[in-house]
Amino acid sequence: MTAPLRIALAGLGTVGAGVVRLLAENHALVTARAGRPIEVVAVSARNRTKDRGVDLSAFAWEDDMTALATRDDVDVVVELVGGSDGPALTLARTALAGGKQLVTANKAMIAHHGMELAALAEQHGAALKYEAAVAGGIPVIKGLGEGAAANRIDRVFGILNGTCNYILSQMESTGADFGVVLKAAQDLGYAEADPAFDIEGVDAAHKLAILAALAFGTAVDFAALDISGITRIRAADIAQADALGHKIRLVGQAELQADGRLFQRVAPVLVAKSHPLASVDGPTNAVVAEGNHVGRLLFVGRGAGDGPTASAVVADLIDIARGNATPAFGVPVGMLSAAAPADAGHRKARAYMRFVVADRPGVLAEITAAMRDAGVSIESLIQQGRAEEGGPESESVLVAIVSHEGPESAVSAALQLLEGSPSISEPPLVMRLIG
Ligand SMILES: NC(=O)c1ccc[n+]([C@@H]2O[C@H](COP(=O)([O-])OP(=O)(O)OC[C@H]3O[C@@H](n4cnc5c(N)ncnc54)[C@H](O)[C@@H]3O)[C@@H](O)[C@H]2O)c1
Ligand SMILES: N[C@@H](CCO)C(=O)O
Ligand code: NA
Repeated sequence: MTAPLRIALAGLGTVGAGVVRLLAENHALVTARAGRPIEVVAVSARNRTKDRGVDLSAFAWEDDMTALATRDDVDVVVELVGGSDGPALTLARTALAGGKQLVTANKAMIAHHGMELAALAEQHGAALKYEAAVAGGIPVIKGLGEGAAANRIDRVFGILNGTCNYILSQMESTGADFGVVLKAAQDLGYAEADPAFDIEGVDAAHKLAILAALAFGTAVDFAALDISGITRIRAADIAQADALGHKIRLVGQAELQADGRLFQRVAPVLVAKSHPLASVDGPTNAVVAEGNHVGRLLFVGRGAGDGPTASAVVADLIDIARGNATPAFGVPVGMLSAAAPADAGHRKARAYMRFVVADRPGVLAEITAAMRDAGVSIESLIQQGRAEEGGPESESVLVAIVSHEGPESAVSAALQLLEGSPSISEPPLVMRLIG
């Protein structure tokens, strides 16, 4: 048996403890598949004495996690701390600069600093692996970076945040309140340390930016992403979507357009119930990629939680133990091309627009006039009755409009015409339909 692969774990939370558990439970098969044992040598986290339900007694403890990266008895640093900057980034830079391999579940760090870290890895002959960072347990980084490597991929989209998908599908099936379901997602270990990253769409955007780079061979461009989350979705929107034969899902979409520009957006959309993404419930994620020879690929599985995420982390470790050397983004960093961001205005879609309006005559006429003037053709219009009877908005009603397919710029123009209208009490919620 060859020498063990010696690893250090930074972070012993949901994912870190999950990795310790998996390595203990599946020791024999992981050793067989890796060709050598994978041994935890040292660990670090905030609190040394906390009971995490796993036995850490055989591992050295470092109070300063960066010290893990300079230990002579460590081959691979596994970063499971989180945060785009701060100690996680310092650890990653120190490890790679010292020629140690790095495995991370940290999508925020890869979305913001992935190119720098990949360059550092190349320079020092180290591996940078991040399967757990995108869609948790789904082997989508391996699937696109290796399995589909022979294809030109122009489009990738999917459900990339387990917390949001759990919230939306629970609200849909149980009618539960947003806040209650978010708390449950946190208790189940799905949410980020700051759940605003989940519900505001940022976490899905981190993952989409990484997927786009890997799929298209373009430089990671998180700053260019158009991001909206799910915080404004009400039970009434879910009911309306249902009546229209759709479900609401937070979907990330990236496309390398024919003009060479890169479209990247994370937003809640109405998905037709017949669409494969509509049946993706709970913390499940799904990624669709279209290759020019393989056709449409669909990856589905658990996107969050200790077991699925640990599964992806350990898969990366097995890869390293086997000596697989794949560039972090499929090609050397210097070959990743810069793509200008797309202007979404010309993109065509049906749109769901929901207004909260004052309950008085003439309001509907004002909205429909703006649609007419901006060239938005209305397919259906539903006045949904009083918003929260007796609540602070009891004088308002919800109005939902679905447009025929048309350019996004026309919808934006209609909403601009309505801006500042005293009849409309909050900014309209717009969601595109995908079918
Ligand atoms: N939970 C999931 O389902 C999941 C899935 C995929 C990826 N991730 C990613 O994995 C990483 C870890 O997530 P988690 O859910 O295990 O988080 P967690 O909050 O449960 O655990 C974080 C761990 O890091 C330690 N830590 C945090 N800041 C520290 C600091 N400044 N110094 C020392 N230790 C520090 C904490 O003590 C804790 O042990 C994050 O990057 C997250 O985005 C999580
Ligand atoms: N908070 C993330 C964890 C997995 O990356 C999610 O809910 O998808
Ligand atoms: Na993954």
